[in-house]
Amino acid sequence: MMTDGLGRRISYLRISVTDRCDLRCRYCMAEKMQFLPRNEVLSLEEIALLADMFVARGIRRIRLTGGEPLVRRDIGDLVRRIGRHVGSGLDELTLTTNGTRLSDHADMLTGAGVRRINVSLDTRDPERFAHITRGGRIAQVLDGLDAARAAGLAVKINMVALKGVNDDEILPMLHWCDAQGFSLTLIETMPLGETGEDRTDHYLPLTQVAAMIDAHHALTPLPDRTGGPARYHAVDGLRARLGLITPLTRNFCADCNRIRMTCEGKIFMCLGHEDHVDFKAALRSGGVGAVEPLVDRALRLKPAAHDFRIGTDLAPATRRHMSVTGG
Ligand SMILES: Nc1nc2c(ncn2[C@@H]2O[C@H](COP(=O)(O)OP(=O)(O)OP(=O)(O)O)[C@@H](O)[C@H]2O)c(=O)[nH]1
Ligand SMILES: C[S@@+](CC[C@H](N)C(=O)[O-])C[C@H]1O[C@@H](n2cnc3c(N)ncnc32)[C@H](O)[C@@H]1O
Ligand code: SF4
Ligand code: SF4
Repeated sequence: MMTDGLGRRISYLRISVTDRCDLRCRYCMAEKMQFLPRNEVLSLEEIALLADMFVARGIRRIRLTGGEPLVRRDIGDLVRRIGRHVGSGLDELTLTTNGTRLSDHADMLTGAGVRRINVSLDTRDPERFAHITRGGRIAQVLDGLDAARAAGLAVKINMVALKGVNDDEILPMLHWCDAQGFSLTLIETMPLGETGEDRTDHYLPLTQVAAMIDAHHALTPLPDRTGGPARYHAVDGLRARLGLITPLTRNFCADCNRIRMTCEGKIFMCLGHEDHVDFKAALRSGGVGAVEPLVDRALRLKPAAHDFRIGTDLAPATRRHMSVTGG
């Protein structure tokens, strides 16, 4: 079992399997991104070995993310490999995806033991989707969602709430999710990495959004926890649950159980801090045995909380984009 310096039990590992993506969401990435050269990126076997080590150390949930996890070649091999732990070491293997390639992978995911996925969709309007993602085609995501349903995957839609961009779509999105049998999680935009845009312009506190929804459908907090940061609510008159991820208006750091591994083998102990431990050199020179002592060093680095601020002149909390650590 892993415990950090503040006594928080670490049981959830998020693995960013690639820093690449086929979209360029305006709140996440800059238009022109420089991605890692391939030799800097861990092989699937190296990622799997580190995942095995973390499961042996007490990780109970793994979420694969990115960049876009489904653009990594042979991703199916990795999902199947880590999926072997589901039901023994792991309670759950999940994935967060933009959905563009889900049609090709939904059956593979269920076959590998994945039961639920999170799909990011900030708008249902094709032109707005193309604008937010800088060129994405929404039809691919909608096809992917159909494939996920057909494969029996439970789907949660992630929507970053953005003032003046998609705030008029929040209630319609909730109704649509309800009709589709999905749940919806709203997310406050976080200041990570320069994107070429000012996030303050579009920051929308979810306290305001929850009050707006509550005026139409009373919200009742639920005790449900998934291991992630969302706080869930029952929505009067609808089956869909509503999750709220509020790093800025109500942070959830005191209960944090999460660590993150990037595709180049860096372990970040907090989404909002630069401190990390690099496993790659040790892994490549001495195998997993050489990495074990570094885990303890990493655990001591975990901060009490992030120090994200929005609406100030300060630069983003980290220069790293969300896509590097996978959210
Ligand atoms: N500040 C902060 N944000 C997080 C953390 N974990 C996830 N998020 C954010 O939550 C959003 C949704 O993340 P997902 O990948 O869908 O995962 P999740 O909602 O934690 O997953 P489940 O609750 O297991 O469904 C993303 O914008 C993440 O950046 C965290 O530890 N701290
Ligand atoms: C970085 S993406 C990686 C996985 C996949 N490409 C996707 O979009 O689902 C994971 C989640 O982070 C969210 N995200 C990205 N940048 C963000 C930011 N600056 N603030 C809040 N959430 C962000 C995305 O909307 C997505 O739901
Ligand atoms: S949010 Fe996901 S889909 Fe959008 S640019 Fe970032 S990594 Fe790509
Ligand atoms: S911001 Fe850092 S400490 Fe807070 S919940 Fe996220 S990872 Fe944990």
